[in-house]
Amino acid sequence: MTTRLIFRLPSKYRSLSTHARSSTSIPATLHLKTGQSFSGYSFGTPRSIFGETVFSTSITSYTESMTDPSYRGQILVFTTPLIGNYGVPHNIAPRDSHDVGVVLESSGIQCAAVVVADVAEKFSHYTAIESLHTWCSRYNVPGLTGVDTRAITRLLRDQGTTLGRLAVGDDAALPPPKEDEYWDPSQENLVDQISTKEPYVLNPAGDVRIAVLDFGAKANILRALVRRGATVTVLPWNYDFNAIRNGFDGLFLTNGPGDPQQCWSAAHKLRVTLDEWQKPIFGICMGHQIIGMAAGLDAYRMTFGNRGHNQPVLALASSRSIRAGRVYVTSQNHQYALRLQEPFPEGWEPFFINCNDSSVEGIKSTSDSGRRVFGVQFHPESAGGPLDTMEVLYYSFVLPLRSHT
Ligand SMILES: NC(=O)CC[C@H](N)C(=O)O
Repeated sequence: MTTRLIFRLPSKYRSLSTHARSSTSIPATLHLKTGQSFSGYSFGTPRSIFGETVFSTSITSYTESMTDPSYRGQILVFTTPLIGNYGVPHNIAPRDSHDVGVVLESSGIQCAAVVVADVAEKFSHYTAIESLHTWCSRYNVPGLTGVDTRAITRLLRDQGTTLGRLAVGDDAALPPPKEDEYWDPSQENLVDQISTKEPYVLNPAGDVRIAVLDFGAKANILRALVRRGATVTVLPWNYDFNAIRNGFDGLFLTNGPGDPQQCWSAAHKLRVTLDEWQKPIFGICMGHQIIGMAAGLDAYRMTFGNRGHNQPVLALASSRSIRAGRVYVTSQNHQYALRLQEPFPEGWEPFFINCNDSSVEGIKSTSDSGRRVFGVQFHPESAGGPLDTMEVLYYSFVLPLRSHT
């Protein structure tokens, strides 16, 4: 029988919390499938949900993380203790030629819930229009505050990403769910839920034509391509790109939520593209995993994944803006990775490796393969996160498109 541990912040700390002054002092408890519970207070919508409990070490950019479609189905624990202090901006982008519609990473909150040590009721920023609490309420997203996020993080780091239940209000007093009642988002094709249903075009007047397979694209990926002058055609994740590929100068595969195995059919189609089409291809995160699977690499589930804006990666190969032997600090949000194997499939080489856990952070086609294909596990488009690898998108993808036309 599992012993259920209940963690509660000592009341002297709770009274220091800005949330203690909040009008919402509804009880809430995070139950983990592994038998631990963390009790605090609800903010946002007081509603109970299931999800996969993950932690992010980002110090800032909670608005970008929460609107990143790759967090779909996840209960996001922030290790930074004070979250919400700069509020939430208005999310409709000004209308201009580079408009992808939104300021943040998608039109609304994507994660299932957030857990913060101390939610800031008072916020201050020149772009802020509302508090984290109000924003979560508008999107029907529950939050938990007044808990020791260091303890939750240490647990998740040791036992790995764990299924959870955020029980709010009267539910918080109920016994935790039975093991088989926990919902496991990795069993669902989350990409299919979030990907565009119909193709659409951004910046039709661009000088190069990029097809984007949308696995749950962060808006900043589309912005980064449009701002570099490309016409971007966004396609559903499982679109038959091979049937229309002659109309494009390059193919881009985006980030996306869940287990990449759920999208094996996209990897299968990409294998045909790789065999028959020599134009530049680039993938980020889920897109990188799909490219790796098409190249013959195995994608596996990591213990706790990498989520944060401070992940160091070592370049193993040089490519234009990237120098082999240099370390770049990157933005990341993933649970799965490509397995480093010896030898690498013919025509492919590792591009980057993670300095903390040696996981594969990038792959590229070899210079003698006749292809120009790159995949990176991190987010070079960096919203949020450091700009160290921003130019890899331009120099390794958009610029070669121009020399091909
Ligand atoms: N950000 C992403 O694209 C994440 C990819 C994949 N869902 C993973 O967790 O590994």
